[in-house]
Amino acid sequence: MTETTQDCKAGILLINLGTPDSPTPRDVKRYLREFLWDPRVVEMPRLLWWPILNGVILNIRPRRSARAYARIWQDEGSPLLVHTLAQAEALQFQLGDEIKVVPAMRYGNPSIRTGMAELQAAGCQRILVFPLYPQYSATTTASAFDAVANELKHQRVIPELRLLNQYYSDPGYIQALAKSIRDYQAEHGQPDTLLLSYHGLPQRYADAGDPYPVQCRETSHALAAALELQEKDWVHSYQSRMGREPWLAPATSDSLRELASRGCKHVQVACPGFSADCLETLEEIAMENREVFLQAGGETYEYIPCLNASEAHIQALATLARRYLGGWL
Ligand SMILES: C=CC1=C(C)c2cc3[nH]c(cc4nc(cc5[nH]c(cc1n2)c(C)c5CCC(=O)O)C(CCC(=O)O)=C4C)c(C)c3C=C
Ligand SMILES: [Fe+2]
Ligand SMILES: [Fe+2]
Repeated sequence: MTETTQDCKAGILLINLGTPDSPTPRDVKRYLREFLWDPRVVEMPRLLWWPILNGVILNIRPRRSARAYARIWQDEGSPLLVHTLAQAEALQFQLGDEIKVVPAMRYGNPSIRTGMAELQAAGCQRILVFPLYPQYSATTTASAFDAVANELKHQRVIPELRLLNQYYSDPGYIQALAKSIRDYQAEHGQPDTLLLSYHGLPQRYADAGDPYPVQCRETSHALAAALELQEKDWVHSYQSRMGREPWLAPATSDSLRELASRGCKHVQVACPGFSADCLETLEEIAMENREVFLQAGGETYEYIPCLNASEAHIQALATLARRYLGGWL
């Protein structure tokens, strides 16, 4: 057992995906190696995947991805890390000293190992594992839990654990999303179409039972209802495709081309599945897909930022956390 320095009633390990330490090909390669070797992320026999990953992907992708990271990197570091640290700090403030909130990344730093060690060193015998993924997927939520379990497997006495599996239908989360879109539109005006873009995954995973796309669709419908939108006012799509096999459809870039070809001139894009801005939103959506839409004949393309550490988001996360900590405090 780790020696305790102070007692907390419960700890929260606030997890997001992870990001490289710097936007250099070397650090991006190290990050991608850890990420893409996770069998939850790439479901392929290891003997087949090892030569593809090490012989092809890790020789090409790090340089390309490093260029993309360099476009969005902030003075304080990777946006995903900057936002996750701000979220943890704001949540800690909301929840008070009885509960210790520690941020961690599934891949890279700060690691789940150091996060768990910090919570246990503070005397937390009860830990809520809180992945910041509103929609459950085995590729993200289950993988985060694997990493926590992996840290405990050599301990004789393990803490009590709870996992917050998903919160896509939580009213606080839906209202926070609706507010961020309403606030954005109050400043920038109404678009012809609101596009709701989610990170994709291989269709094969959904066919095998991953509930992710069902939860994404339900999120979009709940958000459209909260915004009092009609069917014609919004579309739903999936981004970030990688590899050759079919991924969830429609692809965001296809939807943007299709919208432009149908005469939509002004689109606003939001990414409700991302709790924080990151490479996939700031580069792929706010930059790359802008070009797709404008080249296809669109005129105005606007990206609505993620919830990040906004007040409504932190309130929603704090309410969720208190509910999941029920009986422990
Ligand atoms: C097989 C590959 C991938 C699957 C499946 C996948 C699922 C998945 N990912 C997120 C959230 C994020 N992904 C991010 C980056 C990213 N994703 C993949 C691949 C898969 N993701 C790669 C290779 C990368 C790295 C960047 C690149 O080289 O293109 C990020 C951003 C990280 C950052 O540093 O900013 C997030 C967040 C979800 C929610 C998800 C399934 C539901
Ligand atoms: Fe991803
Ligand atoms: Fe991407």
